[in-house]
Amino acid sequence: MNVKICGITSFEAASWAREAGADMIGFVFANSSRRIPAELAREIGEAVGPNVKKVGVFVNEESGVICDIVKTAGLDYVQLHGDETAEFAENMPVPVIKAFSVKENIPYKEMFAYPAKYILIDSPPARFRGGSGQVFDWSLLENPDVDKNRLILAGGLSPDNIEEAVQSVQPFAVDISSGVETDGRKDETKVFQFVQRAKGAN
Ligand SMILES: O=C(O)c1ccccc1NCC(=O)[C@H](O)[C@H](O)COP(=O)(O)O
Repeated sequence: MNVKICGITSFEAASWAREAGADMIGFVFANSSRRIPAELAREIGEAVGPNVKKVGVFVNEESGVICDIVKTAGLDYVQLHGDETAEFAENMPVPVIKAFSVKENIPYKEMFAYPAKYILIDSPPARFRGGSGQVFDWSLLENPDVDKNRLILAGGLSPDNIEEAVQSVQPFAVDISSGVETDGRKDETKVFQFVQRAKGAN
């Protein structure tokens, strides 16, 4: 199981993610309490090294701004978490993770036809477009049009529900932010528990 720890804002949180065995870390460049400058993301990314892939999260950002941040921060992927069109995604300088919010009667065929390497399915937005900590009904993903090889499951995951989530959904990767935090900051114990349980579950 691949694991992405999102909303990294500090060197220590990034090193916990790497030591725990996370495959990707996410930096938020959108309206959020977790937003950080591109220069800080670059320094954190360099400290973590090349084995952990760096993802930049954007919401309806201008293409030129994304391209600049990709270069400055040294990103491996962009995660488009807004209403970006397929054409917009096709012009990104690095592979794309496209985030969609879950809802009833989701047009999965259309969603998985989007030109992105991975499709991240998240809870509906709350205060910000992501990172709400709200879990959704995973049975909504029991659909033949869901391509599990490209699916990243997000939304309200935690060390307590990750084994059940992996066993029932069997996605390519899982993504977490709030569920490994205490009082709005990444928590070392929760990061380790989450990654170990995600990777141990089958
Ligand atoms: O995390 C944020 O603050 C955020 C803000 C705006 C857009 C996206 C954001 N996060 C994207 C993520 O990939 C989160 O990990 C994902 O939404 C799940 O969050 P959570 O439910 O807190 O685990």
